[in-house]
Amino acid sequence: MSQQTAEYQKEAARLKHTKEYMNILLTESERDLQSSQEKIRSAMANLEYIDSSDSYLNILTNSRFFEMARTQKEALEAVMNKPYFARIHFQREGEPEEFLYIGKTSLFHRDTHEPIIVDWRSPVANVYYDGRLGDLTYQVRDEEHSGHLFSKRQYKIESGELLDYRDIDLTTNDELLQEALEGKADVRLTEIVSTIQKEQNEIIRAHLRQPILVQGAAGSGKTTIALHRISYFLYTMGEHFKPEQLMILAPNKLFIEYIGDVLPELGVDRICQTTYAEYVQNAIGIKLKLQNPNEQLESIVENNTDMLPRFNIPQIKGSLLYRDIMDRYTAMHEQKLAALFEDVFIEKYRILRASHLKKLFLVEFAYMPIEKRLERIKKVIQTEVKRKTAAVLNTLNAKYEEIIGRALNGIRDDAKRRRVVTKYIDERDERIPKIKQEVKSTATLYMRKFEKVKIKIMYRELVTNRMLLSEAAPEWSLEEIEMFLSAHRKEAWVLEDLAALYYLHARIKGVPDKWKMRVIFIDEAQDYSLFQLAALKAGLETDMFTMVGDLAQGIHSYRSLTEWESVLKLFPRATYATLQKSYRTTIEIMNTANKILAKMDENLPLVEPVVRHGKPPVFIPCPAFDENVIIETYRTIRSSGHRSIALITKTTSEAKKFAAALVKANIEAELLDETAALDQSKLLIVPSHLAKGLEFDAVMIAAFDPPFYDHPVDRKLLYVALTRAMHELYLIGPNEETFLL
Ligand SMILES: Nc1ncnc2c1ncn2[C@@H]1O[C@H](COP(=O)(O)OP(=O)(O)OP(=O)(O)O)[C@@H](O)[C@H]1O
Repeated sequence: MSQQTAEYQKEAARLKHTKEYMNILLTESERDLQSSQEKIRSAMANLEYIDSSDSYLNILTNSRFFEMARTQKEALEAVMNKPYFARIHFQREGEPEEFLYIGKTSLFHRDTHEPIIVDWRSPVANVYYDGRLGDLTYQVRDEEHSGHLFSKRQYKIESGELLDYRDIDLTTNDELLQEALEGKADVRLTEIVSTIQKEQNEIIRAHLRQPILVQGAAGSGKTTIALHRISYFLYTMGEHFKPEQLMILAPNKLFIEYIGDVLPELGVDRICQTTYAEYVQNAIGIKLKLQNPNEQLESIVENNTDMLPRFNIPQIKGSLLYRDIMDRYTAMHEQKLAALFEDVFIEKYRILRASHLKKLFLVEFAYMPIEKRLERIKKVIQTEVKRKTAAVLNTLNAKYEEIIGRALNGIRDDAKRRRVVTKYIDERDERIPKIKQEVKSTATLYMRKFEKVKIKIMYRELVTNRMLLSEAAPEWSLEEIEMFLSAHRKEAWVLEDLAALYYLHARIKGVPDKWKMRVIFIDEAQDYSLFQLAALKAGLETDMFTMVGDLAQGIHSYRSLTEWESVLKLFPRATYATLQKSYRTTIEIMNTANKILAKMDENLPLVEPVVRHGKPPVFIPCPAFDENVIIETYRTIRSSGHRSIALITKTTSEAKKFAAALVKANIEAELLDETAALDQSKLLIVPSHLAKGLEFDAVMIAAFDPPFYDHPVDRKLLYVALTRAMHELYLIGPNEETFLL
């Protein structure tokens, strides 16, 4: 766009005007920040005087101002360099035409209340993502509004300067997207607010109070969308949910680091970002030394066998049958406790019947976790004791009054009368204070026999005790029970135990408030077992889950999901959506990856790459591992200007071996493990299972012995590896069959 045109000048002026206004606000918020800080300081100084309530109030009010000013300042600073990225020329029905500028946060003119920038998450901005030009409708709080969209325009603004703008329709939309995809070269995920596609937008904005499950091809933007949905969620539902109540579950720490920068850029902070294992251990307050969950995968991969035993313990532990077993075990525990209820007495007066308490425990309070029910029952007893104590004491006092009175009047003999009366008085004076003392601890003493359990011990008992196990798992044969017991003879904890531990904890103790997240986002959902999801849903008592995944990348299928139907059954309210387009890879790379996809048993449709061509994948023959071949390829890639470059291996042991050899040859290489930092100046070496979710400009896949075998796990590992590349792909191995081609 020529910078001389009148239209360009107009846009440049508009940007200048926006920035000037933002600067005024920025100066103001800086001033507010300073003044509230000073006020807090002086109020603090006054705190020592006797009546400080005014000072407290002062501090409170000013800290609120301080927070507001700070939020405003930070928001302004964050978008100063790029206040908006698009504009719509729009007319709401019955209203004048307007030009709305869309950016990452909104900005209104304080006096006129005119929008200067409209937030990308606002209802009207949906028109930008969703609407073709012309007449259209859009939703505002479930109400349909109509309007007319005249044009959409996108801006290229860098460091606060307008570089270019472009009016968009369907064809230019593709161009813009392509530019965005070509330009990207970072090892980290970035926000894509300006190029979100229609089908992605639908998922980001889908019913926020309902679960959604997305099957999306590799590179279709699942992770990106999940993060944008979080941002949209907080924007739209921020009144009802605090960020702390939202949780995103990622497959590993490396991945959390990978997504780490995007959330703040999307205006989201303080949300809980964690892994399933870490979350569960925090929520139930148990630290476990877990066996590396990838060990089993590695052994399948290295031994060229994906023959799973018929009685496959990891799979069983992830099934809803295992949940049923935990339910039965909980019920056994519940019955054991129920049998302990006895009548409650104050001295010899019965104030509560065992049957009543038992009914509270088993029926009325059944909706609560078991130990919470016991706490409530203790309260019931306390209340009842309090209520009945006076009555008991009154009855006793009256009784003594009566017998003493009878003695006084009825016994003629002076000495005898005195003796009897004194005896009754003494008895009363001893008995009544004793009761008063006793009632203070009636409830506590009564509850003493209902011991609190330790979940870890309780679970361990189940998996090692033949009798308990037979009772809780009647569907297992004797042989199966023995297999299960023998697998647990040695105390070792695996990822698959966590769902059961969490579930038991939830049913017996309840999830503590701090860990009771209300909205859950799960990436790589295909790596979860059904029980993992069911346990979370039960423990958190919510179904507000956003789950995104890809069955074609389900490399943990020996212990996790292989289809989505069961998940949809578990979440009956869920919307199901699919994403078929890949935004990451070039057509050439995707064509190769699609060949592997076509071999899979899942019958997933082939992935459609967005129209972006690149260099075809290169096969480099190499009979056995030779660092020189890798180094040479690496140097060629580097010299062509690519920034993030990875060497992906089939197994961890190979990754280690290659890394050692390359480092020895003075190559700046880094072996990625779960805790590594992604440094794109180095050659990143990563085993395929860990590469899941990540992406790189260029990828070399090296495999020698073992090659990738034509069986389910290997096909998926290879598919994952192939789909990590954005621009270039190199296959290094003895022959093409090594890569199933
Ligand atoms: N609408 C879009 N505009 C620009 N870039 C996009 C868009 N959608 C996705 N991308 C880019 O495509 C790449 C893949 O996205 P993402 O990692 O979210 O996909 P994914 O479905 O989670 O992939 P995988 O299943 O392989 O983990 C990222 O670089 C992302 O920035």
